[in-house]
Amino acid sequence: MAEKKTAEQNTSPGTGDRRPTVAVVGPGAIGTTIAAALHERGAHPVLCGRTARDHVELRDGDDAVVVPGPVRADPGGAPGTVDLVFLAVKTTQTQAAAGWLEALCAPRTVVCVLQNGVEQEQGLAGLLPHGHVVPAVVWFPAQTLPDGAVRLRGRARLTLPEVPAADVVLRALAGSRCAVDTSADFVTEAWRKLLQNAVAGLMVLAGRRAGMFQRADIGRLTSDYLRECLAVARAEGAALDDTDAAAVLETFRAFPRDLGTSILADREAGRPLEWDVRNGVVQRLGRRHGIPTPVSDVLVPLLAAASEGPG
Ligand SMILES: NC(=O)C1=CN([C@@H]2O[C@H](COP(=O)(O)OP(=O)(O)OC[C@H]3O[C@@H](n4cnc5c(N)ncnc54)[C@H](OP(=O)(O)O)[C@@H]3O)[C@@H](O)[C@H]2O)C=CC1
Ligand SMILES: CC(C)(CO)C(=O)C(=O)O
Repeated sequence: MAEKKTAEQNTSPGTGDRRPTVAVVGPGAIGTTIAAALHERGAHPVLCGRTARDHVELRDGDDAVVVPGPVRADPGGAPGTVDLVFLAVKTTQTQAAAGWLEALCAPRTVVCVLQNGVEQEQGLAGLLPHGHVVPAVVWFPAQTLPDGAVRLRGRARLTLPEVPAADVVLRALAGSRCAVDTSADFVTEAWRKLLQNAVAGLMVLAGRRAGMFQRADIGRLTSDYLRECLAVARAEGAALDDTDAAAVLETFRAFPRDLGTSILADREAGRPLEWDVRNGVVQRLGRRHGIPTPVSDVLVPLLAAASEGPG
C-alpha cells in the first residue's frame, strides 16, 4: 500500500529535530483550548471537525486567542498524516470520527485521547489503523459560549501516563498555557478524575450547576455515591482513599456556583450523554468485582434514559 502523504512540517523539537505536526480532531471546548495552546507556541494544528468554520477562538479571562482554520469537516480533505493527533470528540462521537483517524494516522502517529473516563484505549479499539494511544486526564473545565467561542474556566492541565509515546505530547505543549505532567501511577490519576465526573452526573439529573452541592442532602447523596465509586476504583488498582473521595465533594463546593459540566451542556442541548464512560463504568466494573453499587443502580438507568429515551 502506498505511504500516505504527510502534512506540512515545521522545524523544532518534536520527532528528531523537527516540530511535530499536529491535528486536533474535535475542536470543541477542550479541542479549542489545546488548539489555542499550540497556536500560541507557533504551531499550526490541522483542525478536524464536524462543522466547517473559519477559525476557533479561546477566551481565558481577558485574553482571546483566535486560531486560524479552516476547521475541515471532510476527512477526505485531510492534508495527510501527522505525528500527533489530539482526539477531543465526545466518546459518543468517537466512532463517527474514525474517518479522521484513518486519514491522519501513520505508524509513527501518537493519538492523545482528551476524553473523560478510564477506558480511553478500549474506546479506540478497532478504530485506529496505526499509531500509539496515549490517554490523558483533562483536569480543566471549558465551555462553549453562545457565539461559538470557548471559555476556559480553570488552569489548563493534562496528566499523561509515563510512557515513551507521551514525549511528543510534552514537546508539542511545552511552554504553552496548557501544563502537562506525567504520572507513574496513571490508573490512580484517571480514577481520581473519574470520581469527579461521576459526581458531575448528579447535575444532569437535578438540571443544576455546581451550586447544588452546597445543599446538605446533595452532600449526603454525593458522599454515598463517592463511597461506592471509591470501592470500585480501589478494586481497579487506584491508590485512593476516603480523603481523596471527600476532596471531590469539597472541589464541587468550591467551584463557582454557575459552573456546569460538559455532560450537563450535552443534556441542555439534547445531545447524547457520555453516561456510560462516566457513570455506567462504576456499575459495570462494580459488578465485575462483586461490589454493590446501590446509588449507581438508580443513577445509571436515569442517565441512560435521559440520553437515549425512548419517550
Ligand atoms: N468541557 C469540559 O470542561 C471537559 C470535557 N472533558 C472531556 O473532553 C471530551 C471532549 O469534550 P468537550 O470538548 O466538552 O466536547 P464538545 O462537545 O465541546 O466538543 C466536541 C467537538 O467534536 C466535534 N465533533 C463531533 N463529531 C465529530 C466528528 N465526527 N469528527 C470530528 N469532530 C467531531 C464537535 O463538533 P460540532 O461543533 O459540530 O458539535 C465539537 O466541536 C469529552 O470526553 C469530555 O468528557 C474533560 C474535561 C473537561
Ligand atoms: C469540569 C469537569 C471536571 C466536571 O466533571 C469535567 O470533566 C467535565 O465537565 O466534563
